[in-house]
Amino acid sequence: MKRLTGVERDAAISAVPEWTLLDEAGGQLQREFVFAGFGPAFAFMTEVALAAERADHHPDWRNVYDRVWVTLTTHDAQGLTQKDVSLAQVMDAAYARRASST
Ligand SMILES: C[C@H](O)[C@H](O)[C@H]1CNC2=NC(N)=NC(=O)C2=N1
Repeated sequence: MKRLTGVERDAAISAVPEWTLLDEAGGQLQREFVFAGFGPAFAFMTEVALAAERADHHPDWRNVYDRVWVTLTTHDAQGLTQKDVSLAQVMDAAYARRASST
């Protein structure tokens, strides 16, 4: 898959305004998610893990209690691809479902 750059990248990430774009490593998306506690945080990670496996595209993430920090980039492309943006959208949707249900 081709690395996103320039206007193509800017257009793609406009779909995930909650995420921060870092230029390191050819482009990374980062976001911090905060939950009501460890259980909801881990439930979120479990749901996303299954989606990541289906997509064969996996996050770099860290969890401490009620927080999950996520970095998305595509190792095979040494940068940001549509796969990262798509996984970010999956995470945003999973988070929105939980945030609305708390
Ligand atoms: C062999 C396997 O398909 C590849 O390693 C996939 C798996 N998941 C992946 N996840 C991410 N974030 N980047 C990749 O390049 C990638 N490649």
